[in-house]
Amino acid sequence: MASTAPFAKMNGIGNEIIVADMRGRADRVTPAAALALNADGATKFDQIMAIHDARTPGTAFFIDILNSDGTGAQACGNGMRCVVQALAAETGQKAFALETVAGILNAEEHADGLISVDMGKPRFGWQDIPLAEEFRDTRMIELQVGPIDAPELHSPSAVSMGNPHAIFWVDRDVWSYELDRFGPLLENHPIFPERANITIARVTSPETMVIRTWERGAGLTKACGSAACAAVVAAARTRRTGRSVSLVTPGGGSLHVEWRGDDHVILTGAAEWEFSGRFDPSTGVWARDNESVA
Ligand SMILES: N[C@@H](CCC[C@H](N)C(=O)O)C(=O)O
Repeated sequence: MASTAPFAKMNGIGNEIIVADMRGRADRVTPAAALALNADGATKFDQIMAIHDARTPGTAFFIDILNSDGTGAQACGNGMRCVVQALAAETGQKAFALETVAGILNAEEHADGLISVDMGKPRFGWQDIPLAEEFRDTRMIELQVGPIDAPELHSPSAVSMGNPHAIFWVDRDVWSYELDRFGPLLENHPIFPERANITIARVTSPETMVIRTWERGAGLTKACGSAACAAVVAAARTRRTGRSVSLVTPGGGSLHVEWRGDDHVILTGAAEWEFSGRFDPSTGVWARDNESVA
């Protein structure tokens, strides 16, 4: 049995996150451990954010991201806020440069407790998202769900925020769509060779939007930060909104996204600590603090 590592169960406006402290050790959280933690109601999560020692000078830590199905992810905006809150509480420092497989992100905790993460620059090229076939204009790609002459959902925008996203624009209440049924089909559609996060978005004004997301590797979630960023960028690109938008997410929380003039996308929102414990990164066996790991 590997030695145990500390973790914190947290959430980013309802997005269920485990922040695992893997600093000072060479092993990784295994897919088997992720599946075991997700199978337990107390530690059920959408993403694990595993904090490792820095790999690159100028960065504080390397963050490995796992979805609840044990697969890796390149970006997780809500999880990054949880990481920043945990590190700020531990160190008193407010700003961090954190590396992921997708690159280096800067993040900071503000005086009001909200946390902003610079999610980097969006990418729109079909090979960057990636899509399986050439689309010269990814503001609207050919993809639909439902009858050919009366599709339920159609013509999504596609965006990479480091991870792949498709955003379907709807006029009705986002809760009136069977995203639990369409989500898995769309996530695994052959047009997305690396699968995709699937969002339905209803623009309610040039500064406001409501979204629901089926996350790649995690399913329906109460919030998805990178999807919020992808939705705002895609909405601004298609002239549905401006570049500074507040979003309501399924958990009832709100996020703010600004697509700055320098092309960087800034995600701002809250993060919340729930409880702490220790776990075995190879098996997922865990215990709360003050209990012993079996
Ligand atoms: N919840 C996240 C996104 C997590 C990654 C996603 N499921 C993927 O596989 O790309 C967020 O807040 O961004």
